[in-house]
This record gives sequence, C-alpha cells and structure tokens, in this order.
Amino acid sequence: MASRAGAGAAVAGAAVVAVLSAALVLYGPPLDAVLNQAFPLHTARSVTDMEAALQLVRNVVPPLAAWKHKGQAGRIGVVGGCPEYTGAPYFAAISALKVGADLSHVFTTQDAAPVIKSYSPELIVHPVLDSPSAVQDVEKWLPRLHALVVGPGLGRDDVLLENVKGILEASKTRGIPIVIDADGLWLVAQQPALIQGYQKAVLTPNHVEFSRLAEAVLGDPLDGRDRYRSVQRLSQALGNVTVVQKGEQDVISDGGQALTCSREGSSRRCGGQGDLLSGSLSVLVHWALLAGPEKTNGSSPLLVAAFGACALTRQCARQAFQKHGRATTATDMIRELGPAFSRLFETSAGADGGVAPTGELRL
Ligand SMILES: NC(=O)C1=CN([C@@H]2O[C@H](COP(=O)(O)OP(=O)(O)OC[C@H]3O[C@@H](n4cnc5c(N)ncnc54)[C@H](OP(=O)(O)O)[C@@H]3O)[C@@H](O)[C@H]2O)[C@@H](O)CC1
Ligand SMILES: Nc1ncnc2c1ncn2[C@@H]1O[C@H](COP(=O)(O)OP(=O)(O)OP(=O)(O)O)[C@@H](O)[C@H]1O
Ligand SMILES: [Mg+2]
Repeated sequence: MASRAGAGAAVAGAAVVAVLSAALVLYGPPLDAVLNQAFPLHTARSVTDMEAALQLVRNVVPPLAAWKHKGQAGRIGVVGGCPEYTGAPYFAAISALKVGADLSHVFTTQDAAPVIKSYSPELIVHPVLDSPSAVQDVEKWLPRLHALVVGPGLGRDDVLLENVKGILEASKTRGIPIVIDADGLWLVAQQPALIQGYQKAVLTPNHVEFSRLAEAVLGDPLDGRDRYRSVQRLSQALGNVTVVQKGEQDVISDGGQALTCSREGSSRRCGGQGDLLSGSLSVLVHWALLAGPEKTNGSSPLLVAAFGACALTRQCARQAFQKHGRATTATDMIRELGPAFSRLFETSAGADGGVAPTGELRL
C-alpha cells in the first residue's frame, strides 16, 4: 500500500502528469515517449520477495498420486524442427517430459523425424510438418494435447510456415495453450494477427526476437528503453498475450502486471537454453490453467507459469555451470531439470540455500 506521504506525492505527480498531458496534446513529441521520460514506471509498487512468486508456482504443481493414469500430468506437442535444426525441438520436448508431462510429441519434417527419434525413445515423433496434409495430420492429435510449443528449430521455409499458420488456427479454435518461440516468433512478426488477442498464448522472445517483434507490431524496436514498459507495451499491442523477454533478467508481462525473474543463472550463452525454457513452460502453463486463478492468488496463471519456467531454466543453468563451467551445454542443463525442479518447487525451503531470489513485481 502507498504511504500517506507517498499518496500525496502520487496526487501531485498525477496533477503534473495531467498538466503535462494537456500541454503535450497541443505541442511536442508523442505523449507516451515524453511521459515515460518524465515519469518512468519506477513509481509502480514493487514486491520485496520473489519467494512469493515461487510459492504460487508450487501451488499449481499437481501431486503425484497412485490413482492417476498415464497422460493426466500432461500431454505436450512441439511443432518445429527441420533438416538444419533437429536439436531445438528435441530440447523442448524432452524438457517438457522431464518437468513432469507424461507424453511429449514432436511434429516435424520427414527428414528431421528419424534424427529426432534417434535422440530419444521417450519422444513420439510425427514426420508430418512438410506433408501436403500437415495441418490435418497435426489437427487429429490436438484433442489429445494439453499445450503446444510452436517454433523450436522450425526454420523459415515458406511451406512450413504456411502449415504452421493452419496448425495455430486449429489450436486456437480448440483453446489449446500455445508457447511461441524461435522461428514461431519470426512467423508472428510477419503476421501478428495469428495470435492477436489469444489469451492462451505465451511468447518467449530473446533479445533480438523481441526487437524484431516490437518493430513489426509497434514500428519501434523498443531496445534500450525501460524494459518493463517495453514488454508491457508489446503485450498490450498484441491484445494482452503474455510476453517473456529473456535476458540478463527475464521480464514477463500480460500487459497489466509485469514481473522480473533475476534468479542467478549462468553467463554461458550456448544455444538451446531457450528451448529448455519453452518446453518447461508448456507444462507449467497447462498445470497453471488447470489449477486456476484461485491457486495463483488472482495473478494470471500464465504469468505465474512463465515465472516458474524462467526460474527453473536459470536454476538449471546455474547447477550445470557449477559442474561444467565454460563447457556447459543445453544437454548438461536438461540433465539438471530434475534436481532443479525439486529444489525450487518440491521443497518448502524453495529459495536456494535460504537466499531468496531477487526480483520485482510491478502492478
Ligand atoms: N541445436 C539446435 O538445433 C538449435 C537450434 N536453434 C534454432 O535455430 C533457429 C534460429 O535461432 P536463433 O535466431 O536464436 O539463432 P541464430 O539463427 O543463430 O541467430 C542468432 C542471432 O545471430 C544473427 N545471425 C545469424 N546468422 C547471422 C549472420 N550470418 N550474420 C549476421 N547475423 C546473423 C541472427 O539474426 P537474424 O537472422 O535473427 O536476423 C540472430 O540475431 C531457431 O529455430 C532456433 O530454435 C536454437 O534454438 C539453438 C539450438
Ligand atoms: N545475460 C544473461 N545472463 C543470465 N541469463 C541469461 C542471459 N541472457 C539470457 N539468459 C537466460 O538464458 C535462457 C535462454 O535465453 P536466451 O536469450 O539464450 O534464449 P534463446 O536465444 O532463445 O536460446 P536458444 O538458443 O534456445 O534459441 C533464459 O533462461 C534466460 O533467462
Ligand atoms: Mg531461441
């Protein structure tokens, strides 16, 4: 709650903003840009303890129980992969399985399928993404899937992108939660209407993908600005889909709330870390939506799921880097998923050795 003095300052600030707004209507540069300069969003309330956010994630993790049957913990589909990129869809799909999904499917091209199958017998790999009936071939599986990850290793082939458009439309029709990453974000930047206003979409751009998307949607790469404001603006422009801007700190927003995850990770920037995040996120999104807002204290389930996936990925990075240093790979990080998940979400201690992660919540 704001203090009395704070309330007074807020009133004064609001008065100045009103005057400034009126003045700016008459003259000057875009209102938003100037207001932002004069009153950056640092006036927003910030929460002191990210442990609270981790607790919300714990609230949505389903218990393991003898009475449950295969599939109930989650059935995930990854749409991606192509002859050049076979690792990314594997990383995303196996991460979903190791976080706790029961089944993990990969819908990929004819050429990539045998390669991905060779990585692991755990995955169900469908060689359909470049077939003439790709959309129908994937659509028939949708009733059995709880969430999709679209984009890892997809590449930018026009035929594949066209098929993925149809898969996105079919998934939205069924209200399936969709995590969009990598070249799926390339597709959204070309055609934002594909996910405009779809409240069950979570976008996970890295630094470059964020700027490209912001440029496409807002005509401004938004780089170097207040990151909270930038992520909030992009989310709002896309109809309040949830956006995770990955980086030194991950900034997450659904256009209203904004949250950072700055849990210690590693300074190793090997490829595949974003795929671990997107695969993990798809399971947490399914669990959070299933648990509902009452389990997330009224916060958006997608926002809580995104925070959990960011914290988990960074914890994996930290644990793997402690063992492998500069030689750390995404494979090493995926091997840490079990212990990292237990440390974060299966114990009451939660924070690593009592050192609560730092972060900030803006409302
Ligand atoms: N093991 C796997 O299968 C993995 C596969 N992966 C998959 O790879 C796909 C692409 O993903 P990525 O855009 O994040 O990476 P990468 O294309 O390297 O671009 C990085 C940055 O460098 C830039 N850039 C690139 N080439 C350039 C050039 N010649 N000269 C100058 N700049 C150049 C490039 O610029 P851009 O082309 O984006 O404009 C970008 O800013 C995606 O589907 C992902 O899932 C990853 O998940 C990792 C593991
Ligand atoms: N400078 C950084 N310091 C610490 N962690 C970081 C930094 N940049 C990114 N990360 C973390 O690394 C993970 C992956 O982010 P990254 O930006 O590498 O995704 P990406 O480029 O999409 O990865 P991929 O190679 O899988 O496509 C995220 O958990 C993110 O929080
Ligand atoms: Mg990526």
